[in-house]
Amino acid sequence: MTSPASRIFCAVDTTEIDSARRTAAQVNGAVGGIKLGLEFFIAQGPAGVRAVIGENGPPLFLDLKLHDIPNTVASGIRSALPLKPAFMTIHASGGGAMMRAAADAAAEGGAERPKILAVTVLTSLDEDDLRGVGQALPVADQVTRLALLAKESGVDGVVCSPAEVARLRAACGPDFILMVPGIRPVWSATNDQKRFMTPAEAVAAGADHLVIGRPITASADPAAAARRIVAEIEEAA
Ligand SMILES: O=c1ccn([C@@H]2O[C@H](COP(=O)(O)O)[C@@H](O)[C@H]2O)c(=O)[nH]1
Repeated sequence: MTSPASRIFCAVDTTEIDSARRTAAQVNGAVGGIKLGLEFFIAQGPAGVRAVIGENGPPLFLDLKLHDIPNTVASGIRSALPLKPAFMTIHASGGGAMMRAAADAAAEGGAERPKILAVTVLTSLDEDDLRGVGQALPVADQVTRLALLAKESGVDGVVCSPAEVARLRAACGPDFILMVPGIRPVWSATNDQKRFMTPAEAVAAGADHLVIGRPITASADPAAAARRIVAEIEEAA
């Protein structure tokens, strides 16, 4: 069975190399990998990613959420292959052809290819937000629709909120990867997340990986916060 700590990617959301390196060092061993996203990549680029992860560093989740025409997204994935990320993201709403192009480009990485995950509906959005952008379906239906399209298009899994995990596990099967942000221990602020659950609830529902940022990184002791989360998952199991 996968250990709770190894399921967690710590979202290191900063523009600064020193800060990212410090956080990555603090949580080393307490989580399974490091997620670097847009703000870090725009500020520091591939060299910054290398400076944080190093040669034999922790698994890297490069969360760039690509969303463009198929050719451009495929080129973006291809450009990131030398960084050997374990996971990369695209937006499922970019459509089937775009997702297929991303999966094909990732396959060029061979045995060390990144797994491609399609973001369904951002965890910061709720029903009202979807209506605001012209999406009439309930959130869970829209997430399921995008996840099924992602699976059909050959990507490895999706990013979804904990609230949709059980439903997607049933709809997409045991091997489809469910990467789950919107994780909030009861002792943590909810911030801008609207569809969230506790770490233990997300794991119980069937999440493969948890993405956890501020509950760990905003803590005075990030390693202790990560260990507390792991203990809560273990106690609930
Ligand atoms: O739907 C999504 C997709 C990605 N994220 C990312 O996860 C982390 C969450 O950080 P917290 O501090 O735990 O809120 C962040 O990097 C987001 O870009 C997401 O939250 N929701």
